[in-house]
Amino acid sequence: MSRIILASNSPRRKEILENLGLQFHVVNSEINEILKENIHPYKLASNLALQKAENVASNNYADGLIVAADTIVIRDNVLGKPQNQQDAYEMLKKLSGNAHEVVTGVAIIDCKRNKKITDYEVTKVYFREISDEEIYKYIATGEPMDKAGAYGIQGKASLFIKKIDGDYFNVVGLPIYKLGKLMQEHFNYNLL
Ligand SMILES: Cc1cn([C@H]2C[C@H](O)[C@@H](COP(=O)(O)OP(=O)(O)OP(=O)(O)O)O2)c(=O)[nH]c1=O
Repeated sequence: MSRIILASNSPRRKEILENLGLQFHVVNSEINEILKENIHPYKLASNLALQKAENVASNNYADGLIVAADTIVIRDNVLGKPQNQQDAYEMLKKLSGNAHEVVTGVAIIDCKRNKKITDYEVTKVYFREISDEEIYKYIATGEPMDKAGAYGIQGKASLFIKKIDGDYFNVVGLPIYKLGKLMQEHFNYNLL
């Protein structure tokens, strides 16, 4: 069986895969994430995931099956990770009282066969209205700073989220249902 390599620095993605009881390696991907505005955001997330997978694949993992992902938030425009606290404030202000989409692009590369697959998953997330006071308090926890859209559904931002429509794990950074399906259909690899 091929070796699974998670091309990611995200502790959340690692944890989601670990929940399956899988054996896998983690290798950091080093790409410069540029959120281009001139391509469709779904395509952008898939492209960024592919860049991460390709970056790790260039290390010559003979029989590696490389998995990478990229998560962005879409509310009018694309929201990545906040650059600073002011940026986080503006993102959370935009999300307050509104619905938005969380898109995670996924890429898988089978190094042996040089086969590459990309896909994405979309989850709709509904925020209640959040007061400025709550936004400042939330930013002060430090939770928003390493997360797309400046929030973590799995953390304190759970207090702001009324409901979601779609895969919860997709919001946290890895659409595990979609990944399992792609692995089975394209690489004959059963994650169970
Ligand atoms: C919306 C949302 C995002 N996130 C996280 C998932 C991703 O880790 C991060 C988006 O940044 P990404 O660039 O997708 O990932 P990353 O830089 O953390 O890790 P790597 O590129 O090495 O794989 O935001 C949450 O943890 N919870 C949430 O609710």
